[in-house]
Amino acid sequence: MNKEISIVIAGPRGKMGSEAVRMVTETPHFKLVAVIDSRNEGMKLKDVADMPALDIPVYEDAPRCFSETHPDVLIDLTKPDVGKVHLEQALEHNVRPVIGTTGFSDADLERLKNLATERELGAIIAPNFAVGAVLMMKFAQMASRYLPDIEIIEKHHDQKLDAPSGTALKTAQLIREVRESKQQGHPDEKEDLKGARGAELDGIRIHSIRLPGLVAHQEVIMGGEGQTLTIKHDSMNRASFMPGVKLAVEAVMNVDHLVYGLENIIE
Ligand SMILES: NC(=O)C1=CN([C@@H]2O[C@H](COP(=O)(O)OP(=O)(O)OC[C@H]3O[C@@H](n4cnc5c(N)ncnc54)[C@H](OP(=O)(O)O)[C@@H]3O)[C@@H](O)[C@H]2O)C=CC1
Ligand SMILES: O=C(O)C1=N[C@H](C(=O)O)C[C@H](O)C1
Repeated sequence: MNKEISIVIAGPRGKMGSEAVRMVTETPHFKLVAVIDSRNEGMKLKDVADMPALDIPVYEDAPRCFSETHPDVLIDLTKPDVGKVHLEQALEHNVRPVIGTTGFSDADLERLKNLATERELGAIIAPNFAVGAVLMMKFAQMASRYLPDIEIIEKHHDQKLDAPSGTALKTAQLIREVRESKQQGHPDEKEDLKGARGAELDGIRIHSIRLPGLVAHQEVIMGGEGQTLTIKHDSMNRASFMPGVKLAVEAVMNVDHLVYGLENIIE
């Protein structure tokens, strides 16, 4: 039998957070003990509009939530500036963070990694919880050895705060691990309109599209002599992320450092 894991969710009214509330309450060995919201302090989840009828306390203050409810795990699905603070506060309170929130810089990741190591506590930051997206990233990394000219197009709904997406950044970082840095395109190319060639990480161009109607989509296009290879993933809804969130909650109980990327726990 699985050991019970007590969980706090930050961002319960959000598109991802509300899906996570559903997943946690439907998983027999998960127990939702509280939520952290940007409003509704002191209320019960059941009294918040559009939330399930649960007698779960709502906190606005993360440290107080952790001190009073002693969860095993925090699932954070908020926004970049909030997610990194919650991660630190969770570690300070001996709570293992599972962070889906994106928009972390390399410097943030380094600092948070050191913090988890110092405290010998498990933490997971996963830019994308969809198993198909993780495979897309790994396949792109494999293919980049053979077709090293690469551009990434990521497409998201128009409410997204960060650009490029965490997934696009992670994809480029995985490729950087195995591919020599290279200048792509014509050495003399120039942008007549600023941004026309997208953002750039280690020579890889990243283009971000934001439109209503989209959820989360990415194409990694690789070009070689007389051929292109496109590796593409689409999330049609937020339920697509939940098996990965569940996996991360279980995995974080068994690690004592920060893991960046779901590929490190599903291989
Ligand atoms: N790793 C993955 O697989 C995925 C990651 N994401 C990431 O998850 C994050 C959330 O995405 P999404 O659900 O679409 O965004 P939403 O805007 O729908 O939800 C974010 C929620 O966080 C709340 N929030 C803001 N500040 C705080 C705070 N201080 N404490 C608690 N809650 C707060 C917001 O409340 P209010 O509206 O009142 O500000 C809102 O309800 C983003 O960073 C996104 O990139 C998204 C999908 C998949
Ligand atoms: O904001 C989103 O929606 C998503 N964010 C993550 C990212 O930045 O990669 C994961 C997924 O793409 C959905």
